[in-house]
Amino acid sequence: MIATESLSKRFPRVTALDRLSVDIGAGVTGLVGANGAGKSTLIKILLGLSPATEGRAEVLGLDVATKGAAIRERVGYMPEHDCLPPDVSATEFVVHMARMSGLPPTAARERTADTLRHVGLYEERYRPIGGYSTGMKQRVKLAQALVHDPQLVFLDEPTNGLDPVGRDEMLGLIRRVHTDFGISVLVTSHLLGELERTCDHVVVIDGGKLLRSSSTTDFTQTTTTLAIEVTDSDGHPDGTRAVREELHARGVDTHAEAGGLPGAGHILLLTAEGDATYDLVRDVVADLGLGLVRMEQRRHHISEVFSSDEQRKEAVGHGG
Ligand SMILES: Nc1ncnc2c1ncn2[C@@H]1O[C@H](COP(=O)(O)OP(=O)(O)OP(=O)(O)O)[C@@H](O)[C@H]1O
Repeated sequence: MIATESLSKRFPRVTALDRLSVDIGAGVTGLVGANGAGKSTLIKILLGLSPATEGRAEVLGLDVATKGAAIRERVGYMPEHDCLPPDVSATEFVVHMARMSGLPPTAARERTADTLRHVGLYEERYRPIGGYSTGMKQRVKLAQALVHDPQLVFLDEPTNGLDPVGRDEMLGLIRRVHTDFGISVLVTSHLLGELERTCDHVVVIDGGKLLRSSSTTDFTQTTTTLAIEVTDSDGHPDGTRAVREELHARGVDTHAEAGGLPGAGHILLLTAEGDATYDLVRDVVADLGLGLVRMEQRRHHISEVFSSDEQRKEAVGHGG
């Protein structure tokens, strides 16, 4: 769907993109980076709206340097900032955008009704946009990006300014843009956690450079940390402690899982060193006459990709 090769964009004082080479396939892809990482700059280059300083890029097989208009016919774009006229209704605005992208009047009206229904704005479609909440405005922006039935949409920080419920609704809508309409999505966010749930693939950029590009499942692959939880018994009223002491006596150290959740202290974490560790835990629990409630490998979170760098860590959770 998208391919860039050593793509750079230099402004007089800052290099926004630095020799970025990445391939993005069909599906829902997250583009993650702290504020200023170069996400919006990349989208503008991919739409043919801003020339690259160096390197090349293709979208749907079309060169961004020469085929910008053809790309914009096939690609929808939801910009980051508020760009909606307050005194027209969602219907008027989205019909206008549909007409701008070449749809005849009847088709424009029909597609507008369909997309406004999809984004959950059907009831309010004749009200002026000026009276809409932030979440409703974001959904109008999403509708205008979808109205001409593009093959691909670029969504720039679609969850910006939304409360947690609004974020979840928007992420659900984005997922359905792909599952219901078969439209591929490139969605940017500075919040790593939300892309973990929504995207098939995640591209991480920092300072205009590619940090990582892989499927979401690779990001969340298993770690070597083993979590175990055991029952108590009459002989061992604190089964967790008994297991901990017995494992220690056999040369394996554990620590209790920290966290405010009830029962978190009953989960022991240890480093697994192959099947031998599993066998040892099973034997210890059996020898003590306890029940094994769980024994599982922990998984990574996407946010751990950033955990080595304080500056990036700060970006997690900030508005952009
Ligand atoms: N027109 C411009 N002129 C000069 N510098 C620019 C211009 N556009 C972007 N930049 C700079 O390029 C860098 C990347 O900006 P960009 O907007 O692409 O980041 P971003 O990842 O989208 O972050 P945000 O979510 O905050 O917009 C920033 O340092 C920004 O200040």
